[in-house]
Amino acid sequence: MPAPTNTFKQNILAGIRQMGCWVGLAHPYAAEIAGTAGFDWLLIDGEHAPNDLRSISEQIAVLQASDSTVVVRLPNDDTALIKQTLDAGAQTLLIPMVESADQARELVRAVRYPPHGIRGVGYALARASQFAAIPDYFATADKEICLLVQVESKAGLDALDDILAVEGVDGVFIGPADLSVDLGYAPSADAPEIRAIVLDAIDRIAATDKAAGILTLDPEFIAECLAYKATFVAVGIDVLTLAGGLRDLAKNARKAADEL
Ligand SMILES: O=C(O)C(=O)C[C@H](O)[C@@H](O)CO
Repeated sequence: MPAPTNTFKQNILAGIRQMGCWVGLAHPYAAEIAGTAGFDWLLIDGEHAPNDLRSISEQIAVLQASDSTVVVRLPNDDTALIKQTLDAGAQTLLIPMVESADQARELVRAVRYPPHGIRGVGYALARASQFAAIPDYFATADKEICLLVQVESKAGLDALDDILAVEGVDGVFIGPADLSVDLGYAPSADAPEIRAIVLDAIDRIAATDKAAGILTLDPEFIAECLAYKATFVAVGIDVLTLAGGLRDLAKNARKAADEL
């Protein structure tokens, strides 16, 4: 019995568009709700949401019942945290602020077992092997791991072609807010100059054997990124959907109360 098949990895590499959502409420109950929405993938954000390994693990557990693929973004490229998160059952990782081919190569080694990498062998204790219920986990795990790296700085953009040449990187996600700021623009990533740079990067990624990804809430830019062959596109953020919806509700309630 092999490691679970990573259909998300298969789909993005086959050019089959996967539509996703950011999950930043950092609680399994909220993740469970997101898991019923019908997204192809859900990003558990360990970088900007108040998550730690335990809360990420709890969200992975509840999302096993969902048809959405779990993608976990870690706060950085720490190999120990990569090991722990893979053991917790994540098969797709998004690593922020990747700025060189050397860094990308180290990440490939971190998600692979020896002799092709340095991932520590402890799956017998872990959800990844269904607590040793998958006897062939060690031999089959590497193939089902999907490594996505974030290019979100000028340095990363300058190194994009070198990063794309790294075997074992499956996809490159363009971080629009951080990239905008690093290029001297507002973090909204709405500037036409930034959008042109992002679309050019997506074009360059899609011209290789790797997948291009992005997060944008703007329906027009979503369509543009898909037209440029981005294949993993996040179109929402749970925190903003909740906060915005509650603000509108409160405003309408106040309006109704004041009109009487
Ligand atoms: O730079 C970006 O944009 C991203 O990496 C996405 C943000 O971190 C996400 O939290 C939305 O702001």
